[in-house]
Amino acid sequence: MSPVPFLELKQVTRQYMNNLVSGVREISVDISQGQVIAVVGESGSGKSTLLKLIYGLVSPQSGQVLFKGEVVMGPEEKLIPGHDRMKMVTQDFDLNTYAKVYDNIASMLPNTNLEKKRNRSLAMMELLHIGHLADKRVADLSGGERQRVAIARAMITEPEVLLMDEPFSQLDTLVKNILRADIKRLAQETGVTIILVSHDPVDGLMLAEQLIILREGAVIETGTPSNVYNQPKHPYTGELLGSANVLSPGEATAIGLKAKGSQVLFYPEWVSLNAGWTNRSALIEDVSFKGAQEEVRLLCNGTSFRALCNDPGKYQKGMKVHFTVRQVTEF
Ligand SMILES: Nc1ncnc2c1ncn2[C@@H]1O[C@H](COP(=O)(O)OP(=O)(O)OP(=O)(O)O)[C@@H](O)[C@H]1O
Repeated sequence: MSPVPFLELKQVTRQYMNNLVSGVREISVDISQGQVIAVVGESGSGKSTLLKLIYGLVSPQSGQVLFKGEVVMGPEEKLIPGHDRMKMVTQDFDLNTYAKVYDNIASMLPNTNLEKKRNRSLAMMELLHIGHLADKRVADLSGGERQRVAIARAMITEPEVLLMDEPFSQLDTLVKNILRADIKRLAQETGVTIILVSHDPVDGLMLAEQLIILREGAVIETGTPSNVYNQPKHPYTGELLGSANVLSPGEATAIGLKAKGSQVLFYPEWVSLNAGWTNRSALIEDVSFKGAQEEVRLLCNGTSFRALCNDPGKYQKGMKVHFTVRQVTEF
């Protein structure tokens, strides 16, 4: 007999109106224990709905969500909606803003053993680097600090699954990078399964062991970040994750690529400029500075595409360059 999957969605549909692009439809995915899973998709693709279905805040109209083989109960079947072995951190954090950080976290534990309650609360604050904020009121914290308090408050009850809705949406890049690393460490140190949703694909690529790509309420693909990125099964995935060039067969042929399928995809970093012998040349239409790299927009026989260049300053608008495309994916 095969083992029972940790978390399983079987053909789950939840639509809010008789409108095909609201909610999610026929979602089937398996989630393994102890992993970080990122659900990535544009605004309105159904990410929050998917989290709510897993947690039991909304019920599927058809299909099933199974946690360790048992159906997750919906809000109609539970006095306090939400699965007992899961916790969800939403974008509004759900904190008592006038209480101290320590009290927000410790209040989640019973008073049966006060010493244990104190020790566990302090340890959890240390794990999330907020020990020094224990006596501050939540109202006086920054967005990043509040996010950490919300995670600590959820984690103190030792859930098996931590669901996070856009955990980085209100943070600047520096704070975001530190919190990303901390979330990864949290999963490794505690063994909790983390499912987070983000509209920023970089979060998923950097953090997750499994990516789930949602589009218009449907899962279009899932897999490890490197597999999904390097061998996308859908052109949309390449556009979402890496601003891929997606060309029609005619456009591909115009720049010297062989096209057998109906679409040809290649990432800007798969294009090499002036490297090795090639008879293909293109006109540089524009150059955008990106820090360590520059994005170069090229035009060849009427087809426009983008390349990444690792030597900022080397190319200027109006120059002609030779190019090669190292790799393509066809659909
Ligand atoms: N309670 C609701 N009633 C009606 N429509 C809803 C409801 N909740 C979500 N929707 C619709 O379902 C679709 C998916 O919404 P959802 O919030 O799950 O997407 P999302 O990917 O999380 O979006 P965002 O990134 O903007 O938060 C949207 O078109 C949304 O308007």
